[in-house]
Amino acid sequence: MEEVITVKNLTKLYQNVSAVDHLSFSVQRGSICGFLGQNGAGKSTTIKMLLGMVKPTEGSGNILGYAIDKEEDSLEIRKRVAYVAEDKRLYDYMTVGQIIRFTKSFFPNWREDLEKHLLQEFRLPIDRKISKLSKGMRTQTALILGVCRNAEILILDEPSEGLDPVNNEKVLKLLVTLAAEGKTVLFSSHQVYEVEQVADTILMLHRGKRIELAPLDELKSNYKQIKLYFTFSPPRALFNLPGIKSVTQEGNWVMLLVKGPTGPIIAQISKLQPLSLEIIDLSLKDIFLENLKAIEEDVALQDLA
Ligand SMILES: Nc1ncnc2c1ncn2[C@@H]1O[C@H](COP(=O)(O)OP(=O)(O)OP(=O)(O)O)[C@@H](O)[C@H]1O
Repeated sequence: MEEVITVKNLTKLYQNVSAVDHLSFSVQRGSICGFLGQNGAGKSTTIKMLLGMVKPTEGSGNILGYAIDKEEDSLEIRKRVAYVAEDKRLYDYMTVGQIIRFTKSFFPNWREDLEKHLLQEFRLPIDRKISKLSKGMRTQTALILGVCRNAEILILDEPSEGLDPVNNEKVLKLLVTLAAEGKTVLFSSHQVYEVEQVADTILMLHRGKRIELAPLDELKSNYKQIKLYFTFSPPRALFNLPGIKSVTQEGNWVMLLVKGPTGPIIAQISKLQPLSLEIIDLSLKDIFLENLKAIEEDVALQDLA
């Protein structure tokens, strides 16, 4: 598989704020990579560094072989990568039709078929000024402008922002169709459920640091929750076992977040003779939230030490 985006130790410091902290990852051609992270995790800063809009403090990266921190390469990257920004900035004084005509004049490979299809799908008012569009309509217009360029790579910062569930579904389908055509998609989103629906690879960020990068299937088979019930309230220290990322206890109930094989953990725990033991599959949302909880618990423990 060909890696079309590669990033090594990418770091951005804004004065004393560490926005992105030694981040390394790669994205394969044709994949849909879902970029997850809480507000302020560093997703947009990472994306802006990829596109040469923000200069990295440290580290390197390349897109289709072009270095992200070289100005001349950056121009090539912007030709080959379609970017839909978080703020969906558009020329407010133009109408939808005008901005489409204006944008397409710069791109010889413009997808007329896709433009027609998306205008029909979104039912956008072609003669309405951008300044008079709703938030969702702005997002739809920005997506049309990005997607119809027919770029090899699409980088979308919250592409479903402001969209209703019906239109959101249309955008998700669009991403899948584009990936099937060989395009590569990197998109950030706070809608974990929608990321789970379409992404094949997940990149999770927390306070600028990578906490996960894995195919979705692998991630889901790697994380399990073990729910236990005891006849007594077991001391938490009994669960300090390798592979257990977090422990939640409510009286005699214990919930463990496990990363990796559950077998060795179950063998150990069985010695404590739990009255019931259940292994539960987790959704991507659970995996994301539980990871964040485990990190916060670690930080709290370190602060106590
Ligand atoms: N130009 C800037 N100057 C100073 N700090 C900045 C600047 N841009 C971003 N930051 C800080 O860097 C951190 C990461 O911000 P970033 O916008 O990359 O996060 P994000 O994951 O995209 O968040 P959100 O999901 O809320 O859009 C935040 O603490 C933010 O305040």
